[in-house]
Amino acid sequence: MASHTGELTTQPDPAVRVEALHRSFNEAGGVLNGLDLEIAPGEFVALLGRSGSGKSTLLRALAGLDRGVAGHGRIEVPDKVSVVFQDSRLLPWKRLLDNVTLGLRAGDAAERGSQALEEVGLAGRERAWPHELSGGEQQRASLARSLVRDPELLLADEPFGALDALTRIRMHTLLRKLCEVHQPAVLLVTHDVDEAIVLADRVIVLDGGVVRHDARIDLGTRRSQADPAFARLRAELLHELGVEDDHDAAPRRVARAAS
Ligand SMILES: Nc1ncnc2c1ncn2[C@@H]1O[C@H](COP(=O)(O)OP(=O)(O)OP(=O)(O)O)[C@@H](O)[C@H]1O
Repeated sequence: MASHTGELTTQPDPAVRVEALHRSFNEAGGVLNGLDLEIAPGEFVALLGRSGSGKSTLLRALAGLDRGVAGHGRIEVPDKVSVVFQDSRLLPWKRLLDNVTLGLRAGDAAERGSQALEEVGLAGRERAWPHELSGGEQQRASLARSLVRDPELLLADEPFGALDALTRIRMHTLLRKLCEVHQPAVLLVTHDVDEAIVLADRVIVLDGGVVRHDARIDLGTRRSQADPAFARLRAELLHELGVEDDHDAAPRRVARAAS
């Protein structure tokens, strides 16, 4: 386990441990204000919060991508961490297989890269250029690039935010399948409450620079938005985010008009 406070420790459990984390970008105040968080190995956690609440700041801190940002606190993450962003960040001058295996030094890198492409439904596209892929295909390639490293922790910052609704649903199915196979701990930043409920084992809400709400999702594997428990959880989370749920307002109006 690597510690971004400078030390290296060996601690198999939990996968992520954050203690009293502070981060600030200016004198005006902190973005993260003493945040504590643990994520178990293989646990899928969705991170919600209002715009500007510090979700990406937390994710970047866990990824070790915030050197130079003022702050203190303790972060422990596994050695193998992969990050997926909203844009695929494929290098346009490299073919798909070279993008997926970039930086992999193993002798069987090409074989593993092809296998990862197959897993995300891009079998046979090894020699394609990134610009030849659709947005959804590029995000699948980006998932293949992270999974080929067999991460113990997958950090995803709105990975499906730029995709159309149908492609998002397909990507949800794919990500769930990949997580079942590879079992990384996952921290998924999303604005989409339904996406959080569909995918995660647990949802946390960031507010005021700390975890303000922490809810386990016990809806089984087949999650339907039609399930009343799904709707209750959605309303609870939207309330935490300061938004009232009018999801079934229209049917209620119809029912009242008919009575
Ligand atoms: N590099 C930076 N320099 C200065 N301020 C920053 C920087 N990165 C983030 N901030 C500020 O920190 C706060 C939290 O930003 P962050 O991107 O973590 O929020 P977020 O919850 O991910 O927001 P969103 O949901 O809108 O993406 C914001 O007020 C933002 O302006």
